Amino acid sequence: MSSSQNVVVSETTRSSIIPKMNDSSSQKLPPGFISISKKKLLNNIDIINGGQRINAWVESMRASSPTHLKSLPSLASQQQLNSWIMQHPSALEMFEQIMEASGGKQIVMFLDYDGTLSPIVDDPDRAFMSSKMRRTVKKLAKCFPTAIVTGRCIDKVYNFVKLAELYYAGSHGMDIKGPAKGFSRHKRVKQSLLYQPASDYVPMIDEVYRQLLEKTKSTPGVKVENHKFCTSVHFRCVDEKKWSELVLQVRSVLKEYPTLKLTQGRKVFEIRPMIEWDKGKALEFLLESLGFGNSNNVFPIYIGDDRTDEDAFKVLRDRGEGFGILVSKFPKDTDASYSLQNPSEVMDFLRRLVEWKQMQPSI
Ligand SMILES: O=P(O)(O)OC[C@H]1O[C@H](O[C@H]2O[C@H](CO)[C@@H](O)[C@H](O)[C@H]2O)[C@H](O)[C@@H](O)[C@@H]1O
Repeated sequence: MSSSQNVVVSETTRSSIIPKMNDSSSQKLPPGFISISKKKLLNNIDIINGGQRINAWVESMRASSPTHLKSLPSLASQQQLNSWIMQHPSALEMFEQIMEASGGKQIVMFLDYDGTLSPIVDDPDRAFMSSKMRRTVKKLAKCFPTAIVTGRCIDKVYNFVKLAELYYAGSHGMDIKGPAKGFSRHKRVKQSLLYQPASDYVPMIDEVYRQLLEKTKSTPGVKVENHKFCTSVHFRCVDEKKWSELVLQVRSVLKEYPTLKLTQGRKVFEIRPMIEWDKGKALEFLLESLGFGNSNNVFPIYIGDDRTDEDAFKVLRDRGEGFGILVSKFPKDTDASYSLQNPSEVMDFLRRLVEWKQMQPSI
């Protein structure tokens, strides 16, 4: 196995496999590639060399799920939790202040799916959202433009959510669709809203998906998902003793695909095209499509639980508009401003938003 083909960016800087840059650094990158200077690389990377740094990978995999934070007493200490909550207060407790901050601007809602609208479960095919949550999101969409922003492909997430009136940004924002015909309440958006910035990658992703299936089939508990524009390798049900083997299997497939990057979610590897597009870009695209590209009369609220949601939190922080809410029971490094503990608290927050909207005088 070639070990010099790829470098792995440490998880704190979003783990990603990127093509090795020559010393001259004049390697021509295909359109859409992220250009990263060698200096920046050297500052951030963990070079996997002949499997030497596999342990670092396994550590990162271990930390990729909140359940494991229980076994890290220093991180999860009550003191740290208290100080984190001071910095990221509960969005429920701060509800009145949040609404006051919205100052009559148009609220636009962005909701991640797994871990936000549905609880995290072992089997990704059984991550159902409750009927109560569905009813709440339906009411929410009557009050505000509402989008689901997810790592899953649109078809899969739609099968869970089943609400035609929503915007959907699937495959980490690489597949964007507006509400189904007849459901759009926002005149400024074309009904046929559709954006797929990584459509050229679909055949490659399918190929990689098949290879990953084949390569990992000897690892019990692994699950590989095809999301059309990206693919996922789940290790939640893989014995920890097999994790290093799994890293090598995934790497051995990806070394042939330098135009793909690898990121980690909650007990999952996400393999995505190396284009400058993520949930944050999808959020910006949707705001623009809704007519708020150059307007400051908008108050976007993004709720998510995963590392991939950080791109969207950061966009909101940088724009100075609206804010992010991180769904987590544990302290995490985040660009979100507020927190909620679990999907049940998310539902309470959404319900309060609906009640608040219904109490506003209609103009
Ligand atoms: O962006 P999201 O909507 O949060 O999707 C991210 C990934 O979610 C799913 O995996 C996660 O949820 C599963 C079901 O609870 C859980 O088993 C898994 O460990 C989590 O990582 C989905 O299956 C992935 O494909 C998404 O990329």
